[in-house]
Amino acid sequence: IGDPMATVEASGSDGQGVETSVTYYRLEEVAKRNSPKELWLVIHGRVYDVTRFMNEHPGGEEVLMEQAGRDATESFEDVGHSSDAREMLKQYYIGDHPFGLECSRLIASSPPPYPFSYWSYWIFPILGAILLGFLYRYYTAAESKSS
Ligand code: HEM
Repeated sequence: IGDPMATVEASGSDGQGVETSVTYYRLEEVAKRNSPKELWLVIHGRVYDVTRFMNEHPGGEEVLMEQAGRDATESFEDVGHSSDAREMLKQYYIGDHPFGLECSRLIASSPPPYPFSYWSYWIFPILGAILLGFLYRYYTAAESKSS
């Protein structure tokens, strides 16, 4: 009681615990599995070991070899795979890519950063220049009056 580890264990048994057993693979680790002996792909931030599946793939093993050890999300989606194909993915799932899914979610949910930085980039130098122009006119006018 009061031990923080107990809280972690308790939350692990409420159904969300499944998430804690996910294995994360870096893209470099996936990249090593790019041969017919061992063929891994990343699709939507998830890592798949498709070695067994290679010669069963209806689209041919060549296309899988082309994407071997890489993020194949784009090519997988370009083909317009059926929901059956998406179901099949589950059998080959071995883990997640830490920056795959989460990163694309983050990028999708954050507002585009450039409009603000674009304006702040220009507005202060421009305001500064206008202010300097007025100051210059004010002082030169004051000087010519006094002389
Ligand atoms: C583990 C990942 C994959 C699975 C489970 C899978 C599964 C399938 C299945 C079941 C089909 C038959 C058509 C359908 O049901 O949609 C198919 C076709 C096809 N797949 Fe995949 N696929 C995978 C990855 C890829 C990748 C990475 C490519 C990359 C280009 C690809 C290219 C194709 C092509 C070109 C076809 C033929 C489409 C057609 O004949 O109309 N697949 N795949």
